[in-house]
Amino acid sequence: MEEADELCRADTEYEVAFEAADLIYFALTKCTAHGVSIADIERSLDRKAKRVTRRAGNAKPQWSTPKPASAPTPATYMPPADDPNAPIRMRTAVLAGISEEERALLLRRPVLKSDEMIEKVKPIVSEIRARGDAALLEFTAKFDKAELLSTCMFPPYSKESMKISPNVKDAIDKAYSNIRKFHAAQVDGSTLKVETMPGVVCSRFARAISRVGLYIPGGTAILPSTALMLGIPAQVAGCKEIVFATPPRPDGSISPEVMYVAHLIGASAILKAGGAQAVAAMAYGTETVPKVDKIFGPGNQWVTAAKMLVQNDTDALVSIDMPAGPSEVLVIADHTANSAFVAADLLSQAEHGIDSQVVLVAVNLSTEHLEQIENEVDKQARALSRVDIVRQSVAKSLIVQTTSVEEAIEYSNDYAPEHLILHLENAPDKVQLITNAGSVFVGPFTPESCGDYASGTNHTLPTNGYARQFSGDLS
Ligand SMILES: NC(=O)c1ccc[n+]([C@@H]2O[C@H](COP(=O)([O-])OP(=O)(O)OC[C@H]3O[C@@H](n4cnc5c(N)ncnc54)[C@H](O)[C@@H]3O)[C@@H](O)[C@H]2O)c1
Ligand SMILES: N[C@H](CO)Cc1c[nH]c[nH+]1
Repeated sequence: MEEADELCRADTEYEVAFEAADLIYFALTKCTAHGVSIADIERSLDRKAKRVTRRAGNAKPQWSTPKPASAPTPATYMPPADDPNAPIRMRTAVLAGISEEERALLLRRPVLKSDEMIEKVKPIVSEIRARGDAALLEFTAKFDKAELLSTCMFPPYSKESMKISPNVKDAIDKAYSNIRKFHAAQVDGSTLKVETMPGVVCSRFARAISRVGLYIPGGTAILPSTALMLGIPAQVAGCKEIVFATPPRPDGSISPEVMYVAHLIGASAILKAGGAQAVAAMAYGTETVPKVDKIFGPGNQWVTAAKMLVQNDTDALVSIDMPAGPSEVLVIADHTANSAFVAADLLSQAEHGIDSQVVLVAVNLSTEHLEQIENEVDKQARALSRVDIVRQSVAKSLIVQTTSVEEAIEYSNDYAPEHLILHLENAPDKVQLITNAGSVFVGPFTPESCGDYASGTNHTLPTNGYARQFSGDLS
């Protein structure tokens, strides 16, 4: 019965074949046990085919019990994430008719609990506070496999350390120019003055934070793009000290691309450390690491938990931008959506890390259209060098089927994605309905990757639903 139930829930060619095979296997086992042959089954089929009237379609009593409100969302078959031959696909859920509890589950991200992570980073942060540079060098040797003699580099940075090809230099220069243009336009140098009652004049004006620490992730990929996204706003605002922190490579060096960006930004120090130890060193300062007033930047769970921990310690007197964790994207697609574009947008974030989640909210998509998108995800994922990461993040990802654009947008506003992409008819008209999202990409020709690198908007954005509370506060 379990197998029959799974076959009923299957809704793609792969699943139906998989579940039907199981069901047929168990059915034949039952037949063999009772001496029933294939010929007996054929005779029964024949008799049914010759019937003029059919049994009414209503189910027998044991199958007609109403579904309890708390029943779990029908889960589709999920291929094991470590099987290289299994299709690379997301789970599917149908929004209509599910309970509030089920809906709430569909809005949750696949990350570890923050209180557990904070407990894990506490000993690292305490060691840095107590033993400064010595602890920093030990953690860097342990977690990044780099044996360093010193923690920081200070300007002038050598030409050798920032040697990059002309193509890469051009690309970074173009990105720098676009991002700078967009961020410089946001500087409001004016002073607001309001006379609240005769003779009482109140004014409001902005000053840059003096010392900022910018965390540039470097665990599984180097991110000069994040160095630009954090560095340019600090430079434009006029911060006096700009400290970069990023994990070193095993030979102790920092990638030349990040070094080149540090030079463009005018970084006053580069801390060669990652994770919780880098955050703690910038929060408290060490013998050689400058203490900062505010820490910005995304990172993995170690980085995010350490940021949350130090901001609550009044001894550190440091604040943070926001919890910017594993990258995520939500794509809303209707009948006008190009399947290849939708798949590329989903994969652009799925490839960031195994904790990333990507969500496709399908608006009345036909079975064929949905299948086309799923096939594109599978095909494009296999062409990626980070396919093993994608396999795991896609397995944690979701297709949510909805019946109207309004229902889709309501779900998206509740999910509050870091990136939202509208592959919708008249997409620009729908933007006014969006209340919670870090960055919105409108229509088929605004791929998310452009925002990641070079269009001008910032990519350090609130994840995990924090778009309800934070804007992409660097832009
Ligand atoms: N939200 C955004 O705006 C945004 C932007 C870029 C990247 N990201 C996210 O940033 C993350 C980058 O993660 P990453 O891991 O590649 O780089 P990372 O630099 O954030 O983390 C690497 C560091 O983690 C620490 N670490 C790893 N395993 C550890 C362990 N077991 N114990 C203690 N410390 C440990 C190490 O010190 C290492 O240096 C990804 O999740 C990516 O999605 C988010
Ligand atoms: N998509 C990430 C979070 O917004 C940022 C990034 C940088 N480089 C590539 N991607």
